[in-house]
Amino acid sequence: MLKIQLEEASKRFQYEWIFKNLSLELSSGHSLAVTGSNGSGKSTLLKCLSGAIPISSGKISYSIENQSISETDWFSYLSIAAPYMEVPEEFSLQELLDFHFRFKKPLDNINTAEIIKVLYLEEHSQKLVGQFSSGMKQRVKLGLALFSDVPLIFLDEPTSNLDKKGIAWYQEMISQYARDRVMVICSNEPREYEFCEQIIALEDYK
Ligand SMILES: Nc1ncnc2c1ncn2[C@@H]1O[C@H](COP(=O)(O)OP(=O)(O)OP(=O)(O)O)[C@@H](O)[C@H]1O
Repeated sequence: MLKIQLEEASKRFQYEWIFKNLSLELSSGHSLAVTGSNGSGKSTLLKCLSGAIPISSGKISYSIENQSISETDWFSYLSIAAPYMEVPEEFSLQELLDFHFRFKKPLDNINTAEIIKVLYLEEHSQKLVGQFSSGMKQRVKLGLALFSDVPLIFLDEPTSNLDKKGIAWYQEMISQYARDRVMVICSNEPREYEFCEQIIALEDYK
């Protein structure tokens, strides 16, 4: 079981505190929603949690079966879908999936043809990702994250650019693929995080 612990974690940029004294624990099968207005620090917290940027004080630790995981290895336990993360646009969808899953193992029993079908992009598998619509790209990002065989998934604004059908698809994906994992959702849209048991508002940590 994966466990992530935050002990009085705080982050500031120059003199601006983004969050202060945030303590919480996450473990497999439990999900966290991080809410807050624009600029409140949701994406910054997600970057700190993933080890992409350091916190200013306090502690974040990962452990699996009570064995501590070095911060330099955190990346191998997680996947992220976020608006600020680009997908390589010069690949076709098929090439992108083949490339991605050379580095991150796909979930058991699923191959790229099946993933393309679940993403409802069968007609577009040979098209360059750079020519995809924003909603198609968003489904690809979510698919890359959710179909990677990792115990920790970070989703930042997961239904941005998705239409009604895409939103229903996201909710179905969550019901099938979030179980047994740690999910962290940064969002202000209840439809994106209503399955989460823990909800924090970043405004409470200023
Ligand atoms: N590298 C940086 N250097 C200085 N300030 C930064 C940096 N990155 C983010 N900030 C500041 O941190 C604050 C939080 O930004 P962040 O992107 O985390 O907010 P957010 O809650 O994700 O916003 P949104 O809902 O608009 O996506 C903002 O004031 C932003 O300007």
